[in-house]
Amino acid sequence: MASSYLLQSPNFSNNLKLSSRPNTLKATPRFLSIKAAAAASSNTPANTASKGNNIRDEARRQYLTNPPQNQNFSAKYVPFNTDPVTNTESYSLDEIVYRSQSGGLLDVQHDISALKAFPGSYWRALFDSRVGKTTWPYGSGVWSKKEWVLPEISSDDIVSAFEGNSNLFWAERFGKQFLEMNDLWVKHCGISHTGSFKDLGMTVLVSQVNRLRKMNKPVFGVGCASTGDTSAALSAYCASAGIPSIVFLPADKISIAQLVQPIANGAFVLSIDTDFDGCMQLIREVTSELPIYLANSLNSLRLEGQKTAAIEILQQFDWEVPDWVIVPGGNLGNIYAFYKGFNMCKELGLVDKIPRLVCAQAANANPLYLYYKSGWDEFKAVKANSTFASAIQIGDPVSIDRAVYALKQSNGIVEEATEEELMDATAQADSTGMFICPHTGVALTALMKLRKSGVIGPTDRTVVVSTAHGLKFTQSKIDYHSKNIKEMACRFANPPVSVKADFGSVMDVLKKYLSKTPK
Ligand SMILES: Cc1ncc(COP(=O)(O)O)c(C=O)c1O
Ligand SMILES: N[C@@H](CCOP(=O)(O)O)C(=O)O
Repeated sequence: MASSYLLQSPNFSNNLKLSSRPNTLKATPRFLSIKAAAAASSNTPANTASKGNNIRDEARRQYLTNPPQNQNFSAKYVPFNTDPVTNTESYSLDEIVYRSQSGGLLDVQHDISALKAFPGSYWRALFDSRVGKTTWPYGSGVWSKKEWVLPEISSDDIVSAFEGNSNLFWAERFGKQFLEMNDLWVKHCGISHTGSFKDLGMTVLVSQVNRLRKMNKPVFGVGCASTGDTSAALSAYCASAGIPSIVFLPADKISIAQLVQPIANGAFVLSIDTDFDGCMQLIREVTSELPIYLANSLNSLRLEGQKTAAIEILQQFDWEVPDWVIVPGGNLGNIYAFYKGFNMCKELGLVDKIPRLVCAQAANANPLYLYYKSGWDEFKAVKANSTFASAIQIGDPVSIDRAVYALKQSNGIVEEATEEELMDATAQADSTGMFICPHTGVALTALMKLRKSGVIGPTDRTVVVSTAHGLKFTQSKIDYHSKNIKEMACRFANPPVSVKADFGSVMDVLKKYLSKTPK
């Protein structure tokens, strides 16, 4: 899939405008500005500038002159989903470790009892107080939850583009027109620094690498295998910190817009004649031999950043819990990250329940769906076939165990989308003013199926997670709208009309258009 289109400018908009929406909705999403006791918020750009400093210097001085009280928060790696009584294995986050002794996944475990010393109302007010500011590092949607992410890192070591705080879009017209729903939302995680949700995890991982390098740990650079978005985020955050990045890409399987991102950001790019699963295998072998730190979501640090999107959704709904959250799944770290974010909010008293999660896969790359349909009987990796949702063309997801756990704990569901279904859903969403990526089309297809079967009701508050910007995937849209896809009807195509350059021809075309188009 080739395209000459480039990514649009970063957009860190929040949803303040939506606060004037009709009150037929269950709650009005908004970001509050309550002053929280522990919020350090005096270094606004105006007074920072007047002191002749930058925001990082100011944060450092604030910390030294007014260190936070009673904040003995900490986190460590533990084996994923094992009994802490019988298995006491754990590692400092300053160690370079991706797997447990038994070869299983790791998880970042926070000292929940220290966090519980503060009531849910404290955390809600603290997080709300930090939204929309430029206070370093809390202006980031990820680092505004620093105590729950990497509590021990110095703000000085953080590498951030003030990611997060992404728009929660009320999909009013799409919901009404295609689904008879009035409370449908799209969380635009792709409207971000490098155009995907990967920024949320990468700021955390690269910040920790920055700290490790300052501690003289053996980290020459950071590497990943990628279907295009992880590599874009990794290379941007590394470039911003002056850290070498190395990316393994499956040759000819990612969009041009995604390919150009690490190239432009100065990464060492290897285009490898295999698929993503092949690249993943190679980067795992390479990072166990060379001083290259692994940046894929096998590394549980990433998920600490990605989980903040779940917290942000609750915050945007003024801490009301939606009924459903639908996430497209590939390597399957993100569905667990959403579960973890929601569950922490419940455990720490910010909310009293969690939403039901739906993971949506492309039918051409659907190992989780097949596993779910077998009644979680036996997991079998698949050979992933080509899909327009190219960033989830993954047959052997590293986080399969995390995904199953998240779905079981949230009474979750797995759905799949054929190529035609996902492209139609993408075009339908775009026709209502969005400009989504095909992976979001996969998630919307899952929603359509669950609405049709009545599992999701017309008034259920539902959030579809949009994972990347549509501008990264323009070639698929061009193919669709020019009806240039084999064996696809492209029912919602809207091709341009070629007209001769004379008044009569233009008038004829317009009259025909006006007579056919409903007002
Ligand atoms: C745009 C996009 N959507 C969805 C996903 C799936 O996320 P995960 O691999 O965490 O399941 C990815 C990456 O895999 C992606 O790049
Ligand atoms: N879609 C991903 C695939 C790798 O996922 P990760 O979360 O494990 O890094 C990409 O963009 O590379």
